[in-house]
Amino acid sequence: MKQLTHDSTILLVGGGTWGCSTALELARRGYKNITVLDSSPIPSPISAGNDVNKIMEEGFPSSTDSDEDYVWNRMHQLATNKWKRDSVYRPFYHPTGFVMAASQDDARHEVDSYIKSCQHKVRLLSTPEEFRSTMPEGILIGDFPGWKGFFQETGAGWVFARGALEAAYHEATRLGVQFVTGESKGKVARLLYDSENVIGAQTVDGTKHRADQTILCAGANSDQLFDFERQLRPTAWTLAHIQMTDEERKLWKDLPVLFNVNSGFFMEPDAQKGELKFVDEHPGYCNFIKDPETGEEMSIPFAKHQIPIQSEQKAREFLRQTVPQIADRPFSFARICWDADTPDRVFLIDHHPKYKSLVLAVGGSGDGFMMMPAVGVAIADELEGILELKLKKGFRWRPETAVGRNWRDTQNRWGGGGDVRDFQKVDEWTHIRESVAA
Ligand SMILES: Cc1cc2nc3c(=O)[nH]c(=O)nc-3n(C[C@H](O)[C@H](O)[C@H](O)COP(=O)(O)OP(=O)(O)OC[C@H]3O[C@@H](n4cnc5c(N)ncnc54)[C@H](O)[C@@H]3O)c2cc1C
Repeated sequence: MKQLTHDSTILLVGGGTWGCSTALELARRGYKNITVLDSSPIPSPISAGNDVNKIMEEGFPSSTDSDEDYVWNRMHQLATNKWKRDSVYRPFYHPTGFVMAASQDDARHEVDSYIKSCQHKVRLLSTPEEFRSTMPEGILIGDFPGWKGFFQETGAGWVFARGALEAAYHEATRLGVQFVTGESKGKVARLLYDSENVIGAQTVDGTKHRADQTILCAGANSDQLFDFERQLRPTAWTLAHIQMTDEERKLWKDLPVLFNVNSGFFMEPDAQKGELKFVDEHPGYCNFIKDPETGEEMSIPFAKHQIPIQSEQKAREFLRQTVPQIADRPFSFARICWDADTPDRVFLIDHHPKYKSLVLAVGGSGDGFMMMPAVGVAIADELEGILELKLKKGFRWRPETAVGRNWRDTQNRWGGGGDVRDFQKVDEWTHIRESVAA
């Protein structure tokens, strides 16, 4: 394998959340020959990060951290610094606070353990009045049945996700990164191999993009391009939008994130269109399909700008508990949104043990957006062989943790019916008009 230099050719498969952040970081470090392939113009409609907002929690390591806690806290520290100080990312972080709750006994311990490890002051909330008081009068008028939780006024909030993705893309382009996008020119059909290594990727149009180093960061679709030995489970969640009135948009500003681990979450309406995005909580949908040859079951991602009726009903139930005044309004947009879970929900960022010029950068596991700027640093560090030892251990290639993996494991998630759902069993979807939903 060739020595890595600033003239090395580096190929990124996937220009989503992690791809854009990594391309930017590498260009800033002086690499001159970076190409990013993506099946769509950036931001791709199937990127998990192409979304109006994502939850962001600040953090930093402490001397009492276990190795596992250190990994998470160190990444929070790197990400927090960038969201607050980096000129590309800074405009998109809104530290408006975080209200977290559970409304069923099965998940109360999740909230308790967040409180225990929280590095910021929290105010406990247990009555509907206490929950309502976290936002201006007239917003939270629901009954909050069974809700118990807390309000963290500092050290958390949300990021304007699409804005950050586009900003990283534009800055990377300005620094010389080449993005090749589209269903034919940019979509990778397969990785290219020689006798002992990965030497690039071939796109649908047949072009062979050879590279000294290849980074596979195609999100939930990465599993289609490489055998992860069951370390990745493509899993989808469901999100929808409601159009707010001009008057509501004025009132619903600078709101803390409202998150119930049993029922769902929302953040304030987006500044561009004034739509409120919300997500109903459940352990996720997979699309289980049996391989006709091996009989092996796999979850295969697909794109859809509709959500199952089952999810619509749960989302409306969540709105009825919190903001019933808008709970019956038509949806202006909805989509399924894919991420990939590792067995322990820790990222996988590592050189492959056999293919030394292949770096795998996958497994967002539901928390990969708030870490966007830190992930770019970690991937670039891994490429250069300088990733901190504890992060390297946490993010390692670890197929031994996926042997006999139960694809239906809820992986510490609650809500819905308490089980992983299967798109193959969904028979009714929403009918949001595509012209409106696009
Ligand atoms: C509903 C939902 C809500 C979430 N909320 C939060 C949150 O509040 N906070 C948080 O921190 N995280 C959140 N996440 C997780 C976070 O969004 C993801 O972990 C993160 O965006 C993953 O980034 P990625 O780069 O791995 O994948 P993506 O951003 O999905 O990027 C993958 C890219 O690969 C491209 N691609 C796919 N196949 C190919 C191919 N064959 N050839 C070329 N390109 C290809 C795609 O077009 C895409 O651009 C949420 C996820 C979901 C689904």
